[in-house]
Amino acid sequence: MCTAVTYCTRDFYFGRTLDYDRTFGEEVVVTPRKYPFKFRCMGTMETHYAMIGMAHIAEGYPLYYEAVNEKGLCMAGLNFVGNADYKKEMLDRDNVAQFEFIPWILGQCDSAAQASGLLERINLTDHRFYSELPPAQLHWLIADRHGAVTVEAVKDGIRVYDNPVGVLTNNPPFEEQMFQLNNYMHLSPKEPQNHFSEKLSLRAYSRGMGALGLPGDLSSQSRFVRAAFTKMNAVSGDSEEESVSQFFHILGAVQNQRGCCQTDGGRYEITIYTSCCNADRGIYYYTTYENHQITAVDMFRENLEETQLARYPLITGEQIRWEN
Ligand SMILES: C[C@H](CCC(=O)NCCS(=O)(=O)O)[C@H]1CC[C@H]2[C@@H]3[C@H](O)C[C@@H]4C[C@H](O)CC[C@]4(C)[C@H]3C[C@H](O)[C@]12C
Repeated sequence: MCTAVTYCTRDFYFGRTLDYDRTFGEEVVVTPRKYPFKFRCMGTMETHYAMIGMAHIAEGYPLYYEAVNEKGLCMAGLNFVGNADYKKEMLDRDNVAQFEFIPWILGQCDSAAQASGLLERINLTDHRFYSELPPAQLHWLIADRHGAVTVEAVKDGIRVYDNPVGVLTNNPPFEEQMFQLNNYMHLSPKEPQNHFSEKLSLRAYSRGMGALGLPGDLSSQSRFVRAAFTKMNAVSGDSEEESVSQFFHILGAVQNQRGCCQTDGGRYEITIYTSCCNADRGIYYYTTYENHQITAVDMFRENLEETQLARYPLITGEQIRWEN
């Protein structure tokens, strides 16, 4: 399970939880403007916008899970197993392999609106990065401070949905996830009133009862509703520290604790990492399952006119500050 959210205070923030039962060996990667992105069908992008995000590097190529570019455009891929459908190459289309999608969009678009334009002629192909690496079955959240869209490549073709809530999880398809919010429109951060019956003297005996019924389990649909409720009602100051702190609290609502979600072979799905990008300042913050201290990498501290990737291995051990 994974959850991606957007959050806007003075700056625009974007991030995700990456929930899985194993890692692919990811690290924080800055791709500078002159790193040559070689596409399977679209030639080589010799210069492009710089980007920072989480990626697995294979044969020197950054396979991004999520990233933000220097213009503040953000994009994340989340599991969409059983629904994602990639095609063979098509004539008159921009044929982009699933693993090239993030560089393709972030390399050349400065806004979600511009990305939507490119999506009109895209075909996501089923090329493998190498033969033992099948394409990840994903759908994507693309966002900037003005709005967000969800992109789903399904049997019928590419679907692009306006995403007014700025949240994405996994299955079912996005339209169904959104529809489910109708079932929760009575939830509120305020104390509830008795609408049940005037003949009964019901009372709110605890704080937080306005959101009674908010689903608490780890299923994708439940995390969607919980992340949406938390994000839409989140209040924070607008300084960098207050915003980043609040962002991690929003994603704190959908963390996966080891032991609560068992997968095949007796393994457990956990929140391997949680990320938060300040899209305006090109800063990538993260925590890991065992490292609650926020670690940061600033894209603009790198030489972005370079051709080489800058790589930052994750700091994964718990950092405890002793007070005595
Ligand atoms: C497993 C990750 C998604 C996590 C997620 O959504 N979990 C939900 C679990 S569930 O369905 O709800 O059960 C996805 C997100 C990005 C994916 C990676 C990126 O797409 C980059 C490459 C793409 C290659 O084709 C496959 C390896 C890979 C390195 C992918 C491995 C894996 O599929 C990742 C890491």
